[in-house]
Amino acid sequence: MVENIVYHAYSVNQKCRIERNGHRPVVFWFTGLSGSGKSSIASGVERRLFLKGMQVYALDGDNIRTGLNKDLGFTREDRAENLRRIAEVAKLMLDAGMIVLAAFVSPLKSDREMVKLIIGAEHFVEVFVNTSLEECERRDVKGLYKKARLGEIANFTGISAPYEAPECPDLELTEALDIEAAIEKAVNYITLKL
Ligand SMILES: Nc1ncnc2c1ncn2[C@@H]1O[C@H](COP(=O)(O)OS(=O)(=O)O)[C@@H](OP(=O)(O)O)[C@H]1O
Ligand SMILES: Nc1ncnc2c1ncn2[C@@H]1O[C@H](COP(=O)(O)OP(=O)(O)O)[C@@H](O)[C@H]1O
Repeated sequence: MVENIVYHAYSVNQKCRIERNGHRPVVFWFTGLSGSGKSSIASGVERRLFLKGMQVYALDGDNIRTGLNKDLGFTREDRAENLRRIAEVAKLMLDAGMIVLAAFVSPLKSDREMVKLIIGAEHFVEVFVNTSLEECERRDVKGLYKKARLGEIANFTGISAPYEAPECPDLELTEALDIEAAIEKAVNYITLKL
């Protein structure tokens, strides 16, 4: 319900924040299968940008699905609501002048389009962490693929729920790159964007 809500224009605006931070705000949205490397890469990028003095913050399942979205699971509807709320959080952080690194499976094209619409296309960069299902399953960092194959986890992305790969991502990081090379490629791209 957004009736009777009147927007208040605060005097510390985006221009002031850009001047103080020395960079534009932007959201880098990492999508890919579980175990593809989203968190590892986003974490390395965050450290590199932080050390350069930038205002940067990584959002991922650890700080979202255990807090704000702990009421949500992995049905199609719950994932859409998970990603909608995250996009709204990212938008607030963007408004606060930050570089946001969002690392979520975000498996459906329609949900990623919704996220882009909420955040605003001009502030949104889609990063596809393109690691094959075979490689993610081989890594099986959390043992979830094994459980999913045994039927112990429902709606598991890549096994019993779909992953729709981006057709035209702004940046693609393939498994041919090792972690350091992927971080380097992302940092170079981001630095050029700002
Ligand atoms: N059913 C199912 N499908 C996919 N992933 C599952 C599932 N159940 C739990 N997990 C763990 O939750 C992490 C994915 O959460 P996300 O919020 O990124 O998912 S989504 O964007 O809403 O689809 C994901 O974390 P990452 O491995 O970091 O991607 C998994 O560890
Ligand atoms: N080239 C690579 N890029 C990213 N992660 C890699 C790569 N090679 C191996 N890994 C390993 O794969 C795992 C990826 O896990 P994680 O970053 O949690 O992925 P996600 O957040 O997509 O679930 C980590 O254990 C990481 O060390």
